[in-house]
Amino acid sequence: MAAPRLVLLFSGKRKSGKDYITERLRYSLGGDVCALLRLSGPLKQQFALERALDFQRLLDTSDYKETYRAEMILWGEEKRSADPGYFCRLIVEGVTQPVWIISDARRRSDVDWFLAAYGDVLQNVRVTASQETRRCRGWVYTPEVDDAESECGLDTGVTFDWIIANDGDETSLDEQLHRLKAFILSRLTLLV
Ligand SMILES: Nc1ncnc2c1ncn2[C@@H]1O[C@H](COP(=O)(O)OP(=O)(O)OP(=O)(O)O)[C@@H](O)[C@H]1O
Ligand SMILES: C[C@@](O)(CCOP(=O)(O)O)CC(=O)O
Repeated sequence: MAAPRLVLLFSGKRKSGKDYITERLRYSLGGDVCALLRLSGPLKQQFALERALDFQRLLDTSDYKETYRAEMILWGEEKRSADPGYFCRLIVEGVTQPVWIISDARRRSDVDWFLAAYGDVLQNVRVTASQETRRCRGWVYTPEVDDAESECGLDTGVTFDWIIANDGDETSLDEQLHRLKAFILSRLTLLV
């Protein structure tokens, strides 16, 4: 497996826009340069298989996914408590692009695993949005989800290299993504 030149580990609350922003970045960098990886991908796949659910519908921004979120969190936590790096190892298997974007770190164990494995090339990126903005995107406060580690595990104790404010100001978002992309390209150029 080729070692990545840069690993961007994204986190953020529900409906802050992690998928939206990481997809934009991947599109802008191109699929040859950038791999977009989701910790929740293998989790949802295995959960869907065990419960005979629709995997594709667990992937999008749907009420279907939200119906099963609390159960998926518990299911994933069982796997992680047996092996904290379980989903991390699965998603990086066989990836060949030089830039990796992980769209959904949620727990200290996710950050610690990537720090231990790729600390020299790791950038921690936090996506933020106000509760009002998140509500407009469909967020509804849900006990046992929004007060659980899945949502709050990285609220404190992590130093973020980048904070992307995604509150609906397109010009500001463009500028922030432009700066992040320039940094990514500078890292690639430096290491050629
Ligand atoms: N800057 C933006 N402009 C327009 N739409 C946006 C923007 N940011 C997010 N959205 C939209 O808001 C919704 C939620 O965003 P997204 O799915 O990226 O959030 P998320 O943080 O990945 O959420 P979850 O953790 O619930 O999966 C999506 O429909 C997305 O297209
Ligand atoms: C079950 C879980 O992976 C769902 C994540 O879904 P999404 O990233 O919000 O699409 C959250 C978690 O692992 O705690």
